[in-house]
Amino acid sequence: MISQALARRWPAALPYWHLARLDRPIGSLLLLWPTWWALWLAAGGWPGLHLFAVFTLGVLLMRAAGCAINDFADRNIDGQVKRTAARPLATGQATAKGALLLFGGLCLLAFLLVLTTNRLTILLSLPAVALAFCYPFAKRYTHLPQVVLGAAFSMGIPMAFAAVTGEVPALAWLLYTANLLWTVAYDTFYAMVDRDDDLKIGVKSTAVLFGDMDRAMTGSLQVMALFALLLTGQRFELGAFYFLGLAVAAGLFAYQQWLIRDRERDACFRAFLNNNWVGAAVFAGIALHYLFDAAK
Ligand SMILES: CC(C)=CCC/C(C)=C/CC/C(C)=C/CC/C(C)=C/CC/C(C)=C/CC/C(C)=C/CC/C(C)=C/CC/C(C)=C/COP(=O)(O)OP(=O)(O)O
Ligand SMILES: O=C(O)c1ccc(O)cc1
Repeated sequence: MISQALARRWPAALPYWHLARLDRPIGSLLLLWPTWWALWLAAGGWPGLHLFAVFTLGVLLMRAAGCAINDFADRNIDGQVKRTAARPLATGQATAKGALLLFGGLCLLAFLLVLTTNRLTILLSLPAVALAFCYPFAKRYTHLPQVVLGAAFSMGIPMAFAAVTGEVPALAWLLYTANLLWTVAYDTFYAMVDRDDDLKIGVKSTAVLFGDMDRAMTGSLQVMALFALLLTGQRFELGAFYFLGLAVAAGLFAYQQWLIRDRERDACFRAFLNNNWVGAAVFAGIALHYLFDAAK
């Protein structure tokens, strides 16, 4: 809908809208859920309108920035892969300079948001922006770009604790670890879709590294993520709603393993997308706990 309005009123902006992948919200959702988990855990419930708005907008801006720099880094290879051949930088509808300006502009806006919080949160935004910048280049040098993505996608967690409480407790790093493990699992599903193309063009990923151990490895990562989330719940003294949320997440993980059983492209992509519900289930568990259980 917004794409159509842009196409009519401001056609020159449309390639940049697509470059920021604002038409595909899945990445924003996958970044949003753990950031909200952390905001609620740090605040013991609703974190207040100011921090809620800063972190929600920050997620949208930073995911868009991450997409712009990702496509900038891949501008000479996206054209060789069917799935990405129509991307605005691969077709020439957007320029490399435009992509860099978009990345810089979005980061600047995100930085203005973070300036309304406190010193520690502002300091943590530095490694966050560095990770967002490095991630797309990592796939040239290491088979573990998914770990870099996991580290970037988990930065909302220490930042949320810092913004709410002024410090980052050890438990925030436990949640960070849980989220990193989960991210590596679902981004491996995402990379399994492209594995054959990536092998041809020399792009590295955990899907390539794990090879036919992919199902065992993603399954183990999911079990470890669940275990870290269990520990987190225990340490935060969360109640039945939270553990019910984790049970739903475990069921969804089992369903994802079933989906990828034949390593079929579409099914791997569906398994990746299904993780939105994992994030939502854990968030529902946390939010319901503070709404009902903790109030008792
Ligand atoms: C001009 C300039 C740069 C100045 C700014 C300097 C500066 C310090 C800026 C700080 C900006 C920041 C981080 C502000 C924080 C704002 C707030 C409050 C944010 C909320 C907290 C939060 C969620 C923080 C984390 C932000 C981060 C690090 C997000 C990561 C984004 C990211 C890496 C996205 C990548 C997504 C993509 C494209 C994945 C797909 O990749 P790939 O598998 O290769 O895909 P494909 O094959 O499809 O190409
Ligand atoms: O932002 C995205 O589109 C995205 C995020 C995480 C992934 O694992 C893959 C893609």
